[in-house]
Amino acid sequence: ALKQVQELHELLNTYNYEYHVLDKPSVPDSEYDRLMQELIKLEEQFPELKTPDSPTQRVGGVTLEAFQKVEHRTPMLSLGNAFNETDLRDFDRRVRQAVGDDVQYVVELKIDGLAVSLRYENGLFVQGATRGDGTTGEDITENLKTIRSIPLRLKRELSFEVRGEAFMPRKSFERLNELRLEQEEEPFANPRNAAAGSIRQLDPKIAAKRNLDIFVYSIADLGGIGVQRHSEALDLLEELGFKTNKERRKCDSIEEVLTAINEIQEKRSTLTYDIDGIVIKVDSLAQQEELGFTAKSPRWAIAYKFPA
Ligand SMILES: COc1nc2nc(N)nc(N)c2nc1C
Repeated sequence: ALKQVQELHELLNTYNYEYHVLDKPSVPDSEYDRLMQELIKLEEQFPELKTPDSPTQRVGGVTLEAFQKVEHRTPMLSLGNAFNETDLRDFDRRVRQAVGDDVQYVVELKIDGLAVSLRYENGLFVQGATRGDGTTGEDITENLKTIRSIPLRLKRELSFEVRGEAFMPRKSFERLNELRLEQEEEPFANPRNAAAGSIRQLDPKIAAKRNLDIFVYSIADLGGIGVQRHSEALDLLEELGFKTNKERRKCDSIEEVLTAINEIQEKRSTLTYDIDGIVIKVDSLAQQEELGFTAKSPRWAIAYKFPA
């Protein structure tokens, strides 16, 4: 039975990954559901084979009284803002003054959701938290487990913290508000509020119905992992089964950053989720180290905010 359970984990995790991360399912939902039912039956027969990372454990049981507090091992920072080309050129000048002219940037979408932290121990997802005040957040592990694009177990037994933006796709937001209006409930003002309200539900069964998603954007403590560049860390996260945002670009100058920003603004209305800006980061981790942080933000990154 253990062998059957392990094979079912393997299959269900792969099919889940293809559907929710790659958006390219290789089997029909009916096949996925059949295998899930098989695993549920086996776990009922052999309870000792039911593990926290089992695909059957994504939607937790209990409704919480309140959220526990979580101290972030690495503070969750905020980003300095840029509102126009001059601010961006000033950022670039400060960076080059500190680390020299041989600088590459990574340009990423700033998803309009809420920042969360996912902690993994030996490859197992063990705890998830909101940003809170940057030092202390709320334990929303059970709700994050309901987000299908979050792997419950990694392909490698790594222990680290991953940061990302939880969000609600626009279509899900519109569907949810239709439902709420039908039930004479207050509709959410925007997908960001809907995501925040959903991820902080005390009942994971409600969170599970809200079709939340996530894009991960950094590994908090890169210590033991031998990558030299932020772009490599994102590639590693992809290899490990996480969902990263495909719209990222590498730029060799602020001119290329400005071009990338224009291209992204052009396609903004075609995205299936809301963004509220663009994040520009120095790609070299050694240069990030040299630049360091202000009291609350990295000197090696900036958020270009779209006019509201
Ligand atoms: C390095 O710190 C950050 N990086 C980020 N990257 C993206 N793409 N989006 C964010 N919202 C974000 N936020 C922070 C604090």
